[in-house]
Amino acid sequence: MTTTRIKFCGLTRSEDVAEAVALGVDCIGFVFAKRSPRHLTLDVAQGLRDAVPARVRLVALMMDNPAEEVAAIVSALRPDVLQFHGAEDDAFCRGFGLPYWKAIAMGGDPASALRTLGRWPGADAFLFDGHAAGAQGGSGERFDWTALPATLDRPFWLAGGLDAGNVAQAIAVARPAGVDVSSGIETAPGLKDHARMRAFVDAARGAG
Ligand SMILES: O=C(O)c1ccccc1N[C@@H]1O[C@H](COP(=O)(O)O)[C@@H](O)[C@H]1O
Repeated sequence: MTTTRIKFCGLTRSEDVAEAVALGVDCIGFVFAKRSPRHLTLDVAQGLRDAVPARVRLVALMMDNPAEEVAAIVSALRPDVLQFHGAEDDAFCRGFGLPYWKAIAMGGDPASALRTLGRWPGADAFLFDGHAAGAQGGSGERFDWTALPATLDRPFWLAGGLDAGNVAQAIAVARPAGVDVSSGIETAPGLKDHARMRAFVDAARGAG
């Protein structure tokens, strides 16, 4: 059985990073999207970064950030992966010497969203999220998981409205390489709830 990887995104507090690490999640995401309530300054992110061990991949989430800002974050924070949620093209995403994941907004018209995947030949993986194109992620919106293709030439992450109550079904339907959650493990944007974090990990691990 393949184990589905788990990413917790939008962490803003050291106690939440410590709990995510203790739970053994595979990836932790820091948000640098300017308009997000989970947005971190580089100073705060650097403080949190020290608590992330090498076995946990640190993902830096961008949304149309200028190239010089992405470069400064890469240089100071040393993330393992960049995750792009805006209108960034393949050349931009490749430009920082790191693997990248491209987020695809599946909330409006999933079929036309899937037709765009060829625009990012350099992406290591795709991240299918539940919001509509042009809208901000981290909004807890689900999409129709059955709209995803049975096979894809790259791994993909499933995101958007996941929580402990639906993640097992999501894994069973979509068979993603990993699941990514933010609001489903929170009490308020950026404030993670440790019981919800544990319940999510238990449910995802129980599913495979
Ligand atoms: O988390 C945010 O605030 C955010 C802002 C801008 C783009 C993406 C964002 N989050 C990503 O969206 C997924 C799904 O979130 P949710 O579980 O539906 O709340 C999240 O895992 C982040 O990768």
